[in-house]
Formats: sequence, structure tokens, C-alpha cells
Amino acid sequence: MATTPSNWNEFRSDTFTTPSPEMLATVLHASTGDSVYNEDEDTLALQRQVCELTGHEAGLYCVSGTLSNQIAIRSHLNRPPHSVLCDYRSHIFVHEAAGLATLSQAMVTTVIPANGLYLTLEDVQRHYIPDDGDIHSAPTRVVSLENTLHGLVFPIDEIRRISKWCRANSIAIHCDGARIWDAAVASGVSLAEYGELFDSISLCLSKTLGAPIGSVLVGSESLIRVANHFKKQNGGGIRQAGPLARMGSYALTHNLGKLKTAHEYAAEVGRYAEELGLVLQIPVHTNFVFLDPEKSKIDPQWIREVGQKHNVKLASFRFAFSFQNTREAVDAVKAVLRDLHTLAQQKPYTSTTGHRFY
Ligand SMILES: Cc1ncc(COP(=O)(O)O)c(C=O)c1O
Ligand SMILES: C[C@@H](O)[C@H](N)C(=O)O
Repeated sequence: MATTPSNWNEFRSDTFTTPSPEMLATVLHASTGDSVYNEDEDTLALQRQVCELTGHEAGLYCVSGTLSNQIAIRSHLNRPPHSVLCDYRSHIFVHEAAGLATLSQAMVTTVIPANGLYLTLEDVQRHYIPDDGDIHSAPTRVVSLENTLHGLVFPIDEIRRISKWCRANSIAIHCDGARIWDAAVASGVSLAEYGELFDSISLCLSKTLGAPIGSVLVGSESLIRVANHFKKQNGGGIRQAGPLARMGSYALTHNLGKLKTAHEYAAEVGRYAEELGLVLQIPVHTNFVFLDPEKSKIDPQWIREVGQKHNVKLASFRFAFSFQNTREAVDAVKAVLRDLHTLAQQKPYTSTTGHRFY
């Protein structure tokens, strides 16, 4: 009989997805080679699996998306002065502990999309730093896009425009694809179509896909060779990675088809919030709902408390859905929204704190 996942009522993040008993059982059959010596069969198989999906030459299993992103960008760079251009909300800038400054010694050009949703080629052209010999500047060497970003699917046609321009200007283009699986499911664009537009992609197995750990970085043979060096330098070498990689392969094989469930939960809750009169920050494309606490007159502190009352785990105005949530939990989230709306009616909150992303 299927057991209810321990995180059935978890909406703080999709990083809280947990391995199923079936996934854990596969570990017993895992290979046990030393993956630092590239001798672990399950790790090599997982890397091949992701390369085949994305159409890239080589893959590198990493313990985290942060490591995968940071060594990818570092591997595109040579020597400073150089800069990386990304959306101001990008995880590589906001949530990776200034790795771009330390590991890459890079300046970061953060861009607020003119359309409020995703970067366009015009945004990039307006803000990139040309390599024109001006000794005052740090030329843009990498453009990093995130797909999905806060659950938003990046339009493929815009990625094509930015990719074509980057390649014409000898600028590397990286994708933080922690949730590119969700972008593919929501848009119908294949991972191979995304893959050909990026010089490197970091794909997380440990978020919406439900593996307990790990990401795979894909790119050219030469890029991955350099990235593997930076992986080892930063303590990312894994000895018997087989058990971990096997769970990653299991997640890829068995959970990709379940992502739509989370997307449907999020769409339902987003619609419900708006029907109540609450305001969303951004549209719901995949597995995230972002309330706008200021326009909804909600104190973010209420959210955690009201969540506890209804036995759902909430951290802020970002609601993250996964295929491991239950119908009961989603209904409880809707009850939370009803209470928040009532509170906002009774004592509308005016923000006095600085803006946080979630
Ligand atoms: C968009 C995005 N990229 C990268 C990461 C980093 O992944 P990890 O937590 O495994 O370092 C996360 C969060 O987990 C993320 O949300
Ligand atoms: C906080 C951040 O690192 C994580 N990826 C999340 O989305 O919850």
C-alpha cells in the first residue's frame, strides 16, 4: 500500500521532497566504484542519462545545485576582470553565498527585466559590458539564465534570441536549470531543445524530482573536464557515489511524470487566492505561488502562524508545491488563504520591512 510521504503538508520549498521507500530500496543494488576515479557505474550511467536527454557531450554529478552552478560559471571564465550578467532574482546571485565573487572573482551585472517576468535580449544588450578594451570595465563573459525562475517558464523564443546573440559575441550562456524539468513539462519544450541553446546547464535532482541529493552539470567535454577540477578543489569529489546517483536515476525515471500534479495544485491555489481578492506577485506557471504581501495587505509573519493552525508548513509568501503534497494539504492551504484574507480585511498590514524574495 502506498505510504503518505512524510512531507505531505510541506510548502516551504520543493527542496523538502523526500526519497520514497522504493527509491531507497534501489540503493541496495547500487555500484560502489570510486567516482573520483570515474569508476562508479551508476554515477557514469546517471551522467550519460542526463547527457542523452539534453544532447550535451559530458555530464558531472555534483552534490548540490550551488556547486554545479558555481563551478560551471567558473569554468567558463579565465582571468579577472570579468563579469556575469543575470536576472536580479537569480539563485546564483541571491542564494549561493557570493560564490560568484569568491570562486569566480566576478563582478555581477544584475538586471531587472523590463517586463517584470523574464530577461529579453534587449535587457541583456542594454546592460552587458562589451569587451572593447576600456580598462575601466569588467567585460561580460557569461550570461546566466534561470529556468524556471520563481516557477516562471522562460519563453523558448527569447532564450533562442539571447543564445544566438551570446554566441555571436563570444559570451558563454549558462542555465541554472534546477527546475528545468518543470519548464519542459509546462511548456512542452524538450530538454534537448533547451540543451542546444546553452553552453552549460545545471539540472537538480533534489527538488521537484524528489531525489535526496544531487545535480548534474552538462556541457562540452572540455568544459566538464575543467569543472571537475573545480569540483574536486571545492571538496565536491564523491567516493562511492553510486547509491546517491542511483536514487537520482530512479527519480528521473519514475518522478518526471508526476511534476504536473504539483503544477495543477499550484494553479488551483493561485486561482483561489485571486478569487478571494488576494494579489499574486507573478503568474503561476509551474509549482510555485508567490503572494504579494504588500498588495494583499498581509504581514508575512501571519503566514507561518496561520499555517501552523491548519497543520501546513509555510515559511513566507512563497508557496512551493510538490507531487508529494496531498489533496488534504492543498485544501488546508486554501483554508490558510481564507484566514489570511480575513486578517487583511480586519487589520490590513502595511509593510515596514525590506523586500525579500521569499
Ligand atoms: C533555482 C535554484 N538553483 C540552484 C539551487 C541550489 O541547489 P542546492 O540547494 O542543491 O545547492 C536552488 C535551491 O536549492 C534553486 O532554487
Ligand atoms: C532557498 C533556496 O536555496 C532553495 N533553492 C529554495 O528554493 O528553497
